[in-house]
Formats: sequence, C-alpha cells, structure tokens
Amino acid sequence: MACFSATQLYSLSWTLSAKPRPLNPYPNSSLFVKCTNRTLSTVPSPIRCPSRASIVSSCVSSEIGIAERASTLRELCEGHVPDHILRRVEEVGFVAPTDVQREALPVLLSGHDCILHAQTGSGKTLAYLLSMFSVVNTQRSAVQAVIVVPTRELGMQVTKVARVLSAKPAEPGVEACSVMALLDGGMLRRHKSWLKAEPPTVVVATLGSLCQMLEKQILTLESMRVLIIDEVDFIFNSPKQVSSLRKVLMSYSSIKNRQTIFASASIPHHRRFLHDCIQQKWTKADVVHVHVNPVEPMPSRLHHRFLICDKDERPQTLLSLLKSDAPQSAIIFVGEQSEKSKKAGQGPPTTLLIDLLRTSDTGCSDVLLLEEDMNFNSRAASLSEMRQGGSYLLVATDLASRGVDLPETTHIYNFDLPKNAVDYLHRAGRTGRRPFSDDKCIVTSIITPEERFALQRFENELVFNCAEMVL
Ligand SMILES: Nc1ncnc2c1ncn2[C@@H]1O[C@H](COP(=O)(O)OP(=O)(O)OP(=O)(O)O)[C@@H](O)[C@H]1O
Repeated sequence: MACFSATQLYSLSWTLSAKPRPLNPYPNSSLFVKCTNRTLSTVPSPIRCPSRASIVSSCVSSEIGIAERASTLRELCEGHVPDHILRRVEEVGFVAPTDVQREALPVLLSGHDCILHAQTGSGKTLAYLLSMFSVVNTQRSAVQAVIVVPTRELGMQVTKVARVLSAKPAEPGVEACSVMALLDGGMLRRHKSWLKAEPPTVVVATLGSLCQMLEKQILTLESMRVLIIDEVDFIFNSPKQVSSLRKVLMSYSSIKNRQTIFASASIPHHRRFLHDCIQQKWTKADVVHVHVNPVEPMPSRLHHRFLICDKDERPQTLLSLLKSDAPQSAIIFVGEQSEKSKKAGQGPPTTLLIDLLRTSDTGCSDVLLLEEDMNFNSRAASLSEMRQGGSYLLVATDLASRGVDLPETTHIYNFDLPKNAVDYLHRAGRTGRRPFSDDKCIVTSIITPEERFALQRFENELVFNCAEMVL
C-alpha cells in the first residue's frame, strides 16, 4: 500500500477536487464518510478487524436518526452540553442548527474523532465549541481543551465566541469555563504565571505560542480531553507551522480518553488525509468524516463575476466598480508584494491602494487595512472597528481570508487573483456568512486577459460559474 508522509502530501500544491474520487487508494483503512444526503459510506474495513467497522457503522447510523429528528440545537445537545451553555446559545440567537451542526453534533457528542468539512460560514465553530463544552469539567483545575488556530486574528475571534457562550452562569455552584488566548504577539510571561497559578479549562492557541509552553512544560497535554485544529489544511500547508503541528499531534496521540477534531472548508485529498490521520494515530481508527455539501464547496448564494482590464488600469477599474456597486461593506484582497517590487524600493500594493481609496470618493468613510506587516495592536484595532458595525472597506492580504467572521461583508473584490482555487474559496467565503439568509453576496475578480485561464481553472475545480461583466 502506498504510504505518504503528511509533509510530502502537503508540500505538494493542492488542488481541490469537487468530485468524489473514483478509487479508494487505501483499501485497508476504515474510513467513515457521512454526507448531507444522510448516506453513510464506509470504505471496506480491514480484514484484520471486521467487527470494528460494523460497531462504528451502527453507532453512527443511530446518530443520524437523532439528527433527522432534531430541529433545535437544544434537542441535539441536551444531556451532553451543560444547560447554562445551551441557554446562552439561545440568548445569543442560535436556535436552529445549521446543516453541519445537525450532521456533526451527534457524532461529536458521542465522542468520535471527527473531520468537520463544510462550506465557509456554515457554523463549524459553534459545532466544535458545543462538543468541547460537553467534555470539559470546570470543577477540575487543569487545561482540558486546546483549540489550535493558524492566526492571531482567528484566535481572538474563537476566544470571544467561547467566552460569550461560557460566561459566568447566574446559578450558584456552577463554575464558568475559563478560556485563555495564547496567541502569537501576546504577553507570554503573563500567560506563564496564569497557567501555573490557575490553569484555564480551555486554551485557544497559535502553534508558536503553544509549542513554547509545551517545551517549557508550563502546559502539558496529560489532562487534555479534546484537541481541535481549525483550518487544518492551512496549517499543514504552512511550512512555518507544519512541523509544530505534527509534534503536537504525535504527543497527543499517547493520551487516553482523547478526542481530536479537525475543521476546515477545504480539505483537499481528504481520503488521503483521513488515511494519514489513522495511520499516524492523529485520530482513533473510527474517525468520522462529516462532509457537508461535497459537490458544492462554496455557498450557492455567492454570485461570482469577473472584469477584464490591463494591469495598470486595475485601480481605476476598482474605483468605478465601487461607485457602481456602492457596497455596504467590502473586503478588497490584494496579493503579497513581490521580491522584485521590494528590491525596486516600491511601496507595498496594500499601502498604494489604501492611499488611493482614502483620497477618492468611494462613498465609504472607513477605509481599513489588515496585513502581516502591521503590528498586532493595529491589526486588532482594524478588526474591532469593523465589528462595531457601519460601513467599511477593508484592504487585506490573505491574512483575512481564513476563518475571519465579518457577517456584514456584502462584497469581495479580488484586486489580485488568488494563487489557487483553495485561496479563492476562502476569500469568497468572507461574505455570505449568515447561515439562514438568502441575501445576495457578490465576489468580483479584476483580471488581466492572461489570467482568464487561471480563473476558469478555479471555476472547474470549485464548480461555480463566473459571469463576465463590463462597466
Ligand atoms: N445555528 C446558528 N444560527 C445562526 N447563526 C449561526 C449559527 N451557527 C453559526 N452561526 C453564525 O454563522 C457565522 C459563521 O459561523 P462560523 O464562523 O462558525 O463559520 P465556519 O464554518 O467556521 O466558516 P469558515 O470555514 O469560513 O471559518 C457566524 O457569524 C456565526 O455566528
């Protein structure tokens, strides 16, 4: 049987295949794939262990029954998730489950390891947080859950949602669940004392900071019940992060009573990933792949357009587009500055664009920037300004393309075309983030004639139609 290491797999440039793969390359592994059409397909289980497949299969089938009957999050979670958390979830306004929550929660709450694979903005965060709250014990003074995220921005967002849901309940005797954000750029010295003196129940961490704490043995994985890796494909594909992630997963694999959850809207070559999970013991062998909307990787309410112009006409084209669209709130994605342009002493393309937008009449008073080169405080300030409501134009690099939840965003503009289909999917997914809304959201790519072919490739890989527009 062919065997790939994760590094080999993820250093290859990934292409996202929307069609199910015709062959299972790993006939000896037991993979359980659960899709929205409620069919549970199990790839033939090992001859070595035939009974395990049937046990897991019947267990997951009965869970599907629960999901079919439940119309509220409470019905799905009652008996597993503490009541004060469920009340808080309802107060916040989450009553009906989204598709991924309906599909995944029965699997997660039964303790299975799980790969949550569903469209952007589909509510994967709430699914894994509810599952996490069902296993942690706030009476114990130990870190019992770690949520790994690729960026500080996503970490702050997840921490905020976790804290809102676990806010101190009114009833006496019920402990609030403490959540620590252990993120790059944070005050690690302060966190060290906090971890030693009064360990939080949950830690939301970027890999750099998490590994520092693990190496210094300020944090150990022994008391852990659940490890969640959000945007897992991004982390595996990041040369800076992949080796740390593999180390964490390897140490965690020796923990008894553990649950592992991976989440992303894109898991290219997911069968290989599942196989690696089992073979490398990142998950238990009965890991379930919850794959929602496998044939439609992007939300259908996104409308995709493109506009062709020469490279140096793009700034004026963008201004004309903004004038005609008059977006309430928009994100304009710009590519990273090339080495050539840096060496030539040119300013970063984001700064040039910001200057242009601030001096032009775009009808939008708040023009903000989010990119890697900014200091962490300025990055946080940009995000919090957008979250205060009102209208904004955000100029951003791909730093903003993963996980960032700004539900007010109605328009996405690709000022530079993303490098690949996966990046297109995540950029486009920064809009259309209200699960039960039919509001039209628009994704527009400004391309040169030579880039038309690349965009067409994205259309084929992600199964969507991009309509040409003229101004
Ligand atoms: N049951 C629900 N009812 C209403 N809104 C919900 C529900 N669950 C989640 N949401 C909202 O949906 C939005 C998207 O959720 P979330 O950020 O979890 O998406 P995601 O699946 O993680 O997306 P991405 O892959 O882009 O990170 C959030 O604004 C969240 O508050």
